[in-house]
Amino acid sequence: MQTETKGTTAVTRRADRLPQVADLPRNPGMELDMDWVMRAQANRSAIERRAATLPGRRSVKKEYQAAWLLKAISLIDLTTLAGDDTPGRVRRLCAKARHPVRADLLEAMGIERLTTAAVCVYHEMVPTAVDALRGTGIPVAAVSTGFPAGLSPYAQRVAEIGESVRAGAAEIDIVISRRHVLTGNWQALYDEMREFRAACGAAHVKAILATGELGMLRNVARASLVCMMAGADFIKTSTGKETVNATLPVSLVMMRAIREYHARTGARVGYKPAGGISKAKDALVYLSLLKEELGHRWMQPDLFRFGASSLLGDIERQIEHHVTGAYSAAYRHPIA
Ligand SMILES: O=C[C@H](O)COP(=O)(O)O
Repeated sequence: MQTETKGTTAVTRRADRLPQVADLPRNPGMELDMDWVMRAQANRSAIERRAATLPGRRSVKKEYQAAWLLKAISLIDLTTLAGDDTPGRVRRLCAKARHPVRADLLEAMGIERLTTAAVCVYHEMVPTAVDALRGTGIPVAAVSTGFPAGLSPYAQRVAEIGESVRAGAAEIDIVISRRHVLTGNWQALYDEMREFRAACGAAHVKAILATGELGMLRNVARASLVCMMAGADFIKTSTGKETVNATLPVSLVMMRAIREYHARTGARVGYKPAGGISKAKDALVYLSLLKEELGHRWMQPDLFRFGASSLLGDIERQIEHHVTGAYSAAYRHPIA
């Protein structure tokens, strides 16, 4: 007998019709507004106090958690970014992106189709991923511009974007030059981002700020604004290679910058926390924060992604627990 875990229909049954990045109108950007940039502040203690309220409270009712976890899967950029990546590993990753949850679990929850939002790889692995995902509608994202440090020759960084787009990447995750932020050279950051965006052509561009290397939350707020002004379609916390990657305080600052940018320009920019997010319960906390700060519209793959290499495994374990374990009885939804 087929059953449904509470809330799954509304959240994920339409997974194949969820808005994708390709549907998102490009962020046109704007002139660099230095007054706006310099006004951006972030009160660390207030931000940290607010962020600290999240993990302690139950952000999602237990009966809806399975649905939220399925939602989280539909928002993952399933990632492998390791020096020992091989075509075989990338093909296995793509197979997982196509079928992220065991068929019997999906069936038990009444879900027809579920995939991750995208697969994220290094340039060399783009053709393999494109081939493995052909016909699925799952886009390939390539990390670019001398990932992760962003310190290779400038012309080479720009050229790398074009190479990845030609190889079939529909999304490009660029890394910014941290030194432009650390030296307050906002014009240089704006110009760099503008050129990276132009090199992406029709591909959507995510700007990785590497927030763990930016020193102050105020720098995170300012760098977020400058990248959005220069046309970033997404802003992303980290490469996953910094000592400190995605955190809740940084996420709060970046989400509020996105909200402010939307209020002022009407353009919706996406948000991608990345690096070190590996537990299902962390994913729920991030989604709650997203809903509270940016609202339901942002809880779709065209405006939110988790950059994660190992989150999916834990989510799958939790879903299995929900479907086959004690919780299913609590829903009074017998599992056949
Ligand atoms: O962009 C994605 C990150 O590199 C993934 O980081 P992670 O391996 O810590 O999940």
